[in-house]
Amino acid sequence: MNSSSLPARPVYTQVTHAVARAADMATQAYGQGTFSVGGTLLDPLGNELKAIHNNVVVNGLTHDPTAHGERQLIDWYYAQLAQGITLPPPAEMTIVTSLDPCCMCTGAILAAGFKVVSGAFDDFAGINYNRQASFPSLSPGLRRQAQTRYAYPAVTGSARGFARPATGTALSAPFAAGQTVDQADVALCQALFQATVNQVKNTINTDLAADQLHDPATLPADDPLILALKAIDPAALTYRAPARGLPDAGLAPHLQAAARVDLTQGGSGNAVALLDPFGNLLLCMPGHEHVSPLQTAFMRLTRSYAALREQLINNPAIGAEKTRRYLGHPKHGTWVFAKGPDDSARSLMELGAFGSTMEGAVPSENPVPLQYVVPGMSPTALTAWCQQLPPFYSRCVVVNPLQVQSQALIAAMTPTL
Ligand SMILES: O=c1cc[nH]c(=O)[nH]1
Repeated sequence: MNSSSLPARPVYTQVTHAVARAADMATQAYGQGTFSVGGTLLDPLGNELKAIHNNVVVNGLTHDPTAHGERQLIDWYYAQLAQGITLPPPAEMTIVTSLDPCCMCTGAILAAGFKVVSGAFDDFAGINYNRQASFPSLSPGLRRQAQTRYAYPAVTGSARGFARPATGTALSAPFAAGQTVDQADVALCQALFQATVNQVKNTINTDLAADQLHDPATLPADDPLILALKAIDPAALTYRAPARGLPDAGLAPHLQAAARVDLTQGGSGNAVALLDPFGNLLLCMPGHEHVSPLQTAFMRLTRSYAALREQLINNPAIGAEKTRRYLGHPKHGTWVFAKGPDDSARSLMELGAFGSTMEGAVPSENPVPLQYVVPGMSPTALTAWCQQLPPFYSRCVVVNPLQVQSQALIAAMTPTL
């Protein structure tokens, strides 16, 4: 099958129409009560292959903290390839998004190699938060790549605040017929997002504080919550760190086993574990990168844990109260990477996805929620990089991965990575 066999869809050769389409998807997101962001994926002729909106929130619950429009479009693209559908290479595909991509989506876009056209700016979490297309959050290599892939088309109109000159790379195919955006289209993208973002955050901010959580290891082995957890990872609750946020060498066999699987599934041998505030191992996972560069261990783990909580909350035999009490919000937990971030697009995506998963500031009594065993880059350079991320990540969440304290865990993992 090739792209011409897909069902007939609209064709966009004027960028303002494509931005209007992204705004239309953002409007649908608004109706769903999720972050009002949408986008469309176009082939080199402007054929719409897929339009989608943010799906972080479904029925008032966090459904998938990584379900941003752009990330979903890229996963959709790779899912088509996995089904044998032939599509143009990523370098020829354009994502038109209602809002400037966040760090997670930028990492995904650059890892895959798509082109992007942005409607509204996002001064808090957008990769172009300074509006100058200078991308201070990116390493020199990624910055050069973004400067050839990210377009912020000129916006025409008289209203103050929306008209703007073109910045970023010049628009290329498929927008031969119109390269400026009407201010009404950008105004809709921006107003929809800004007017609703805090309301959406408040909707999902209903989790318990850490001191209200109960230890899942005290539940009987045949409790449905435990069975659901172990159905995802049979090793769940078989390891307990000696103290909150302080994993020791007992975690090594779990990370090593997952890292070995990661290698056979297209990854570089990374793995990630999630510990709860009692120190219990909840889940440990490899990536699935032979399907898509987006399916790293961290991306899979954060999505799996969110899906588990949603499924249990919606299960009348378990429900919201019990789920929230025994399987707390991941901001109370500790994420342990076998290998720490390096300066790749995938690492940017994961740091961004961590920020999206936290949904806001991490509680101060959980000072090191993000840890790694073996460094992927110099710890000083990593901290400096994180301080350059857009304000949401550097000042609100304060993304700052640190190496685990246990020398025994480091010694156990280092020879295997
Ligand atoms: O879907 C979304 C939400 C926020 N930021 C994005 O880039 N996409």
